[in-house]
Amino acid sequence: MEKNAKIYVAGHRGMVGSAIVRKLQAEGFENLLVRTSSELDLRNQAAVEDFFATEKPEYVFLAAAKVGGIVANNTYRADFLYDNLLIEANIIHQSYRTGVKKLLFLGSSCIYPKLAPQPLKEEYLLSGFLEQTNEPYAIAKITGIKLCESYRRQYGCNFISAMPTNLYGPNDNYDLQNSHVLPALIRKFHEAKVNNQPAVEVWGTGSPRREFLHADDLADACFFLMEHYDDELFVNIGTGVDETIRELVDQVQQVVGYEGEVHWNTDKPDGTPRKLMDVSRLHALGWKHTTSLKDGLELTYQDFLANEELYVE
Ligand SMILES: NC(=O)C1=CN([C@@H]2O[C@H](COP(=O)(O)OP(=O)(O)OC[C@H]3O[C@@H](n4cnc5c(N)ncnc54)[C@H](OP(=O)(O)O)[C@@H]3O)[C@@H](O)[C@H]2O)C=CC1
Ligand SMILES: C[C@H]1O[C@H](OP(=O)(O)OP(=O)(O)OC[C@H]2O[C@@H](n3cnc4c(=O)[nH]c(N)nc43)[C@H](O)[C@@H]2O)[C@@H](O)[C@@H](O)C1=O
Repeated sequence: MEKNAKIYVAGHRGMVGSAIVRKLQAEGFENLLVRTSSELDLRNQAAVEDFFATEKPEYVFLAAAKVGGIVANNTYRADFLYDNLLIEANIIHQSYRTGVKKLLFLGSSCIYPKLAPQPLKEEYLLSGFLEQTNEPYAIAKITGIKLCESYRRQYGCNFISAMPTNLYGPNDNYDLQNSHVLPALIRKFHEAKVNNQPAVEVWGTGSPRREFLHADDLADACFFLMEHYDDELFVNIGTGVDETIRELVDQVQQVVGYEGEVHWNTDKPDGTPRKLMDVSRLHALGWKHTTSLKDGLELTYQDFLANEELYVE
């Protein structure tokens, strides 16, 4: 990307989009194009057509999406499918029509079959049944991959896709019902500590395994792929290391300094038993994460403390 290139970061107020903006600014890119969802609803085909025709971005990072944790995915199934299909289709189609030089689409590790062999290799896509709690979201994300692949094959567009593992970091969603596990645990343990609560409720059995990547590492990987990767096959982005939810609970409890009890609510879903990314392709390309989960948790708790008023309504 040329330093003065016009770069559209879709979803710039979100956790990933804001990390991508920080990364681009740190690299000296200043011609960034951003819109909030109230300024531009990406589900609106005519509005997206008008925006691309008027602004003519040269590069696009597609980090806008309807996103949430296991309960949000399972509850708002129609919204996760409808919103994500429209956002992807509108941006990818208008990027083709207006001659965008390169686009990066972000999927998710939930695109893989629920019981796929571990670690998850890119070629396992569409080799089995999906996890039920997030099937609509996963179908939308798989469609995004196929849109990039198809516009590349039919029209020669340089559209690439990356599949991040579970993410965390600044500007995460801390809503207790709709967030992902890591921000939920930070908030629950912090509030329990401050309010001297004797116990905290966490969900499921604690046995599922998850892999966690800091959003700044993800943004760095996205920038790396934009600069160095032009192939059709999507690329996994992760650390290649996972742990049980029970282990994560212990770690967050320690970082926050909460000494009460933990109660497991097994009426809540566990979701996929394991989704560890095979990151050998990404490593072979020359990129590796730098933030350990231990350091990332400390950083994220400090960020939560500094921005609690913003994060918690
Ligand atoms: N969080 C995670 O653990 C993971 C995330 N990903 C992927 O990374 C990407 C970004 O996720 P993340 O940053 O966590 O999500 P966030 O919820 O933090 O941010 C999503 C952003 O998308 C924008 N958006 C949502 N709907 C619309 C709409 N209809 N029109 C315009 N903008 C819209 C929002 O804009 P506004 O703020 O202006 O309303 C918001 O800032 C997504 O594609 C997600 O699937 C992949 C794997 C894991
Ligand atoms: C990124 C990824 O994120 C989602 O998949 P998920 O990884 O299953 O999501 P999660 O982070 O919400 O939960 C992980 C595990 O943690 C357990 N858990 C314990 N206690 C809490 C808790 O308090 N909140 C939450 N949310 N989970 C909890 C929970 O029961 C589960 O076993 C999908 O959106 C999917 O589409 C996707 O792409």
